[in-house]
Amino acid sequence: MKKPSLKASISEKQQISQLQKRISTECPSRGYAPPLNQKVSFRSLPLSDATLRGLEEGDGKNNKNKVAASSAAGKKKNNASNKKQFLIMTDIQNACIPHALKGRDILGAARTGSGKTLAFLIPVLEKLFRRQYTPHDGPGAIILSPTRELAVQTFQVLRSIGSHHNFSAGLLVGGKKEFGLEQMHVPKMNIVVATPGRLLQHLEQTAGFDVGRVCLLVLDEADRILDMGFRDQMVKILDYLPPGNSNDDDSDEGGRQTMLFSATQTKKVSDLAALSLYKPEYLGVHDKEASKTPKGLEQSIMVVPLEHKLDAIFSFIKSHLKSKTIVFFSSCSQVRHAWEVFCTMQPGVPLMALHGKLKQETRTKLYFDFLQRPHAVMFATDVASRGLDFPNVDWVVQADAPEDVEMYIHRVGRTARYTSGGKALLLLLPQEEEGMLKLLADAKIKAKTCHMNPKKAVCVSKKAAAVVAASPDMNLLAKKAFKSYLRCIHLMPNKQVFPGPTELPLEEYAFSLGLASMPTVRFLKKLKSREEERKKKNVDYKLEQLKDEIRKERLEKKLAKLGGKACAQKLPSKKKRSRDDSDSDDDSQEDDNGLLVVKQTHEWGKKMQPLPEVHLNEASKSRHAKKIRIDGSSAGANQKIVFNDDGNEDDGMLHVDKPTSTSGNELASAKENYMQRVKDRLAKTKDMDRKEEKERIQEKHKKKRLRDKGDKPDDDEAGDEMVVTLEGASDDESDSGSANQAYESESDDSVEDDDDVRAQEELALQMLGS
Ligand SMILES: Nc1ncnc2c1ncn2[C@@H]1O[C@H](COP(=O)(O)OP(=O)(O)OP(=O)(O)O)[C@@H](O)[C@H]1O
Repeated sequence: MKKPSLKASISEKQQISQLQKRISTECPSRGYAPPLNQKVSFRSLPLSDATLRGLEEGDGKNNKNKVAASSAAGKKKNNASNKKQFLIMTDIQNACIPHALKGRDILGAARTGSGKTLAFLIPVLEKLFRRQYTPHDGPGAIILSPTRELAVQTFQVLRSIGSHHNFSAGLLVGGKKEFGLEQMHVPKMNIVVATPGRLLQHLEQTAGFDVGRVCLLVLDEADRILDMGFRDQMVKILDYLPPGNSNDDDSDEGGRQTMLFSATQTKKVSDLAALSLYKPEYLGVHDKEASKTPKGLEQSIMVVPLEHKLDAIFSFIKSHLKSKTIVFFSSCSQVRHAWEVFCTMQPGVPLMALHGKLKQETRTKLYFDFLQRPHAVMFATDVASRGLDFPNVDWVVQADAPEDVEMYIHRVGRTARYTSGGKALLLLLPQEEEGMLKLLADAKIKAKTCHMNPKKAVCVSKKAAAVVAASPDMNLLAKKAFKSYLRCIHLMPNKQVFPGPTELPLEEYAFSLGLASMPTVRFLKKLKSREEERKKKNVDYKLEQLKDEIRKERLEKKLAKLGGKACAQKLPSKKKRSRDDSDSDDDSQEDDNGLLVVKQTHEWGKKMQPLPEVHLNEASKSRHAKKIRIDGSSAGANQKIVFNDDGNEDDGMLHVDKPTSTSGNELASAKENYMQRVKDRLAKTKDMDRKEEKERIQEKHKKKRLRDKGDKPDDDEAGDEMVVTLEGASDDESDSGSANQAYESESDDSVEDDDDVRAQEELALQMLGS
């Protein structure tokens, strides 16, 4: 680390005061977002000479020393990439850097491959330069990345463009053995590029690692860092850091500036509350664009049954030997299994496998190896889905469907970066097709559906079976791949899209992986028995209900035979209740296999076809007709239709049944009276019918809600138990591809105080609103 001469530091001071003046006069006012495609030069910004020189010399300079192995062709490519200069700003850089130089908190969002890394690295360098940080000042800026590979890459870019500055910078990622060595250097690092787990480890264990002077915190892939997997770590990290920004100016008293970047930026107040952002500038440069994915990206979807997935992937590889391809799977075991099996088939292109269970050195070596190669296929979990800037990737194949749209966007974003083009293929199970297409359509992601050319399709299951049979290790791996895939699909949060594991052709899938029989999956057994229990419970419940109804009906019939008003009054309400109950069941149990429910649903559905008004009257009529039959009275239909059946005071009926005079006139007038009363009653009952129908529907919905609530604990329990079971199995099986697993796990001892969170959210809301 060279020490600046006195002359140099004088000119540096002059430069700093000039830059500060320029920043205060030239930087835009709050809320300004420049138009897109402006082609503004970095030189037009108030940036230090050192940064400008770094940008003009370009990226890739330091990569050269780091590459462990490279082919001749790879070397050629690397040299070409060394010449890449940064002269003109991309849209996100043009929008963010001026606000960031002014010291404002930033929420930056732009498509994958649009240059977000420089949008935060340049302000980091500039801030520390203007504040004249030296290694003696310790950490001044912290940049957090969700994966080790992304942290490595960011560190490389920082080294390139910051090579003319005097700061020290360090990379802290998990999985490396030299923690002790890191501890010696950490206190002197001005810029720390880290994964959250490793940073926290140092904050907790490294004496002298004082972050009290950190004036800038950057969260790259912020939505990922703020999601559940990292939340506890982030809460603890933030406890160590100085408080957030509280000032409009970039002054020393301004507190910690915070910048968040992602292609799928979070705007959730609850996510942002803990960060204490101060009036953050939201700069979503592509928000108004039609597509959330890069312009040069061609997207396709192919529906493939689970048992033919490996065939489809191998066929794809065989017909794209001159391409650079990334194939995403859900879990490490699947990645390893596909890689091992396909390697034995020698497709004619280098195959690689990148996942969280590899040693960090191997991961880094693989990363750089793939970076260099002109043609290769890399099987990867989602450790490679975010942020990685592999040049010239032609294809991204998603062998397993992504968990959500965000994951889709990040995965396909590994190709078509900056101004280049690329292609993406998503394989969907027939069971996933409808839900996933809807999800993508809702997100305005356009992908064309395609089919495999049968002439090019290759079947690999026999070869896979031979490989698996030949080695106990491979057999174990195939079993793990099978189990981990089922676990992943079971844990997918969006049940509208992903089928339950029991809905899949499991035996066929096991064979396709090369297994002779389907492995036993503990959680699957539990799942099946749980499903059966639930079905049985439902059937038992329905049977009980039915028995109840029959008992009641018998009783009512007995009472009806006895005749009498009390009986007549009871019957309608009971009958009505029975009807209501079945209606309610119809409504809420569309998927239920219970015999009665299905039948009733069908009839009820038919009845609901006519217009509402007609239906209401018809329902009322049919109810009355039933009542007549049950009552068994010989009086005319009109007399019995309405009046008793609704449980109202039945004076009309009583009057007719007990005439006071038998003379003709009296009879005529009694008849007229009676008719009038009937008319009045009809009018009244119509209203009452409506009211009653309304109440009935309300009651029905209430019951449904109660039943749903009643079901929930079951579901939750199921989820919990699954988690417990899985955790229990984690020793030998847990290999989800989640980026989370790239880090040391943290003890889960931070209990969120609801009131605190609420207060913070309110505060954040106020700040965002002000
Ligand atoms: N101003 C620029 N001029 C030329 N190339 C640039 C410029 N800015 C960035 N690039 C190049 O664009 C590519 C993508 O940049 P970067 O990795 O920063 O994208 P990103 O937006 O962070 O992507 P992701 O969302 O996937 O993380 C890189 O190869 C980078 O070198």
